Amino acid sequence: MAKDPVRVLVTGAAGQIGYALVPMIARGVMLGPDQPVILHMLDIPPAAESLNGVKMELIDAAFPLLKGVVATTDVVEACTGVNIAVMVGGFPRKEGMERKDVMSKNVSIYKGQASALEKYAAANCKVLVVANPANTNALILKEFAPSIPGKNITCLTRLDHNRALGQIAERLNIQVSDVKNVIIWGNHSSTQYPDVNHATVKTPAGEKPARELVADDDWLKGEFITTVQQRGAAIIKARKLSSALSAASAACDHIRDWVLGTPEGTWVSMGVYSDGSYNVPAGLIYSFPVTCRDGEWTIVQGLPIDEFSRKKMDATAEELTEEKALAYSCLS
Ligand SMILES: NC(=O)C1=CN([C@@H]2O[C@H](COP(=O)(O)OP(=O)(O)OC[C@H]3O[C@@H](n4cnc5c(N)ncnc54)[C@H](O)[C@@H]3O)[C@@H](O)[C@H]2O)C=CC1
Ligand SMILES: O=C([O-])CC(=O)C(=O)O
Repeated sequence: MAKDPVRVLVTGAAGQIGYALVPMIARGVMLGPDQPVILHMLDIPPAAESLNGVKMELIDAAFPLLKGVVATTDVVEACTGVNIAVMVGGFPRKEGMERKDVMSKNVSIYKGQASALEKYAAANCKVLVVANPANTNALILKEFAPSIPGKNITCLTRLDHNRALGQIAERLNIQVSDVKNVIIWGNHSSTQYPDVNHATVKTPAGEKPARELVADDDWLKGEFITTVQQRGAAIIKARKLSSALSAASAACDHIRDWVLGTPEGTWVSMGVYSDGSYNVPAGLIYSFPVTCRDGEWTIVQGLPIDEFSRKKMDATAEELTEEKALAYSCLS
């Protein structure tokens, strides 16, 4: 029997990530090849004409899974009945800026849209915040939408996770699909901690620790970490625009694994509210290793944390605590 369509909201849909993301959703990349979707696309009035152009192209692409398109500048219409909300709307940083430099413009958007989601989205709507500063926008959304279960509000660090997989694969000259279980801890910012201590690589002789195969601790503790931390800035420098296709792809990975589950033996990184696991201050939206099953994420427990990792995990938590205070000062 055909499945009922799932309503997926993309805010900022006329922007560059939106333009890469909506065709992926309509093709089944996010929710699977047998899951019909209805796309809800929100943008602001100055982008209305462009948003309508995206709608025209979606019609022209004749996607078999796409059962409807709502393109609107009305936040209530956009949020009504949505099962999944991918929050991309906001302003991207430009060369030379840190992601928190767009804080004052973006957090107020998230405060406002929290209420609309709370009132009009489907019960149990899953929310993914992509717009920067992603963790803090998600935190604000969570705090101003108290009736949405905290577990349903997440932010995107899967792009960083995928970047870390990509760097290991490039270094070892192997397929990225043979690398797994890197971790991004903390903030989607330059203080994030990409951790390979538990990552493994599939080899003809079985799974081996990535650290052992790379066999270069200086690189793993130095250039590897800074490359992943700074990758967003490197893309902006090269493209004069921030990452879009990789961000859209990572957003699909995040939702797909959350809804359909992570493969056995594999974890992924998601920005989720901290319950105090790994001594991360409770209540922050912090990136952890998670497994997903039956539409729920669970933080992977019990991983040994060495002193090097501890310091980096604490530093990024501290930045998130500061960002939270800054966000509230922007809102007042
Ligand atoms: N978490 C992550 O891994 C990543 C996050 N980002 C962030 O994603 C966001 C979007 O990036 P791009 O698509 O490149 O930017 P963009 O500027 O191309 O598109 C953003 C869109 O949001 C719209 N918008 C602004 N205010 C809005 C509101 N109140 N409601 C609905 N829409 C609104 C704009 O009109 C624009 O169409 C930025 O904040 C960027 O920094 C980008 C890459 C990766
Ligand atoms: O770096 C930026 O501003 C855009 C972004 O979040 C990323 O590419 O990771």
